[in-house]
Amino acid sequence: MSAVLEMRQVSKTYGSGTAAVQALDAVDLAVRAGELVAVMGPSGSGKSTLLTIAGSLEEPSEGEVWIEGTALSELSRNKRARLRRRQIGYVFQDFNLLAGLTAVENITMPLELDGMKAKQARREGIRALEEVGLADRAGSFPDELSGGMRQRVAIARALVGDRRLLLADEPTGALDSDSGEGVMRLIRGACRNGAAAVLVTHDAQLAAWADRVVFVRDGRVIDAGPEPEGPESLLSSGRESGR
Ligand SMILES: Nc1ncnc2c1ncn2[C@@H]1O[C@H](COP(=O)(O)OP(=O)(O)OP(=O)(O)O)[C@@H](O)[C@H]1O
Repeated sequence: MSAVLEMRQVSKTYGSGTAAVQALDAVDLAVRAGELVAVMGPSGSGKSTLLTIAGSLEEPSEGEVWIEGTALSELSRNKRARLRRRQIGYVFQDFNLLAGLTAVENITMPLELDGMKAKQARREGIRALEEVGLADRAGSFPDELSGGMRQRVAIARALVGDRRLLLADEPTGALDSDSGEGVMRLIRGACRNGAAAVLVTHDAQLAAWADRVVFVRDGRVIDAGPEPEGPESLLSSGRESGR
């Protein structure tokens, strides 16, 4: 299976009986290495649900999700948590940086949780900050950084350790358009380095950065855009050495 993310016949129902809400209805989606897919649709159509299920933050009611060929339903809770930490990077609108930790500590915490030695984690953290142009702010706390900088730290955290799948939910929501463009450039750069990315957005200008736009309505994918060409064309732009 060449897709980094594959969702097949994924449905999600919240609640039960008369209160049941079907947030997703038999969604199929595959995203390959190097590909950036934008997900658009009206409010309440299921975009965020799709993203949280893709990221194994929630379980589908039906259907299956594979990350790099591994079926999530076959993993224990612990193995799923490890896969989340190692393979998936999340960038959400509200940054989710921990206020009591510096920029670099925010980035290294998941690595250390995963057993990496503090020194190596710091090296990786600084490298991730270099990639987003913030190495000189490694020791700053979130409230000492601008909104755009905080979002760049969140992206560095999402990319550290060579994550394979990047999931972004309105990642530029609170930013001015220059900072927003910068964030998109970073996400695009991650794809050039071989990551697969899914971006939920209401903004057609941001969606224009994507290789493919998937439209969701009432929990269904109504237009998945043209399938990309063979994997060779995607991989030819693939992972640069040394990353
Ligand atoms: N935890 C939950 N419990 C109950 N219903 C939920 C839950 N999460 C989402 N829903 C419902 O599922 C549907 C899809 O929600 P979702 O947040 O995925 O839509 P969305 O397209 O991301 O919306 P928006 O663009 O407004 O963020 C909505 O009807 C929502 O009210």
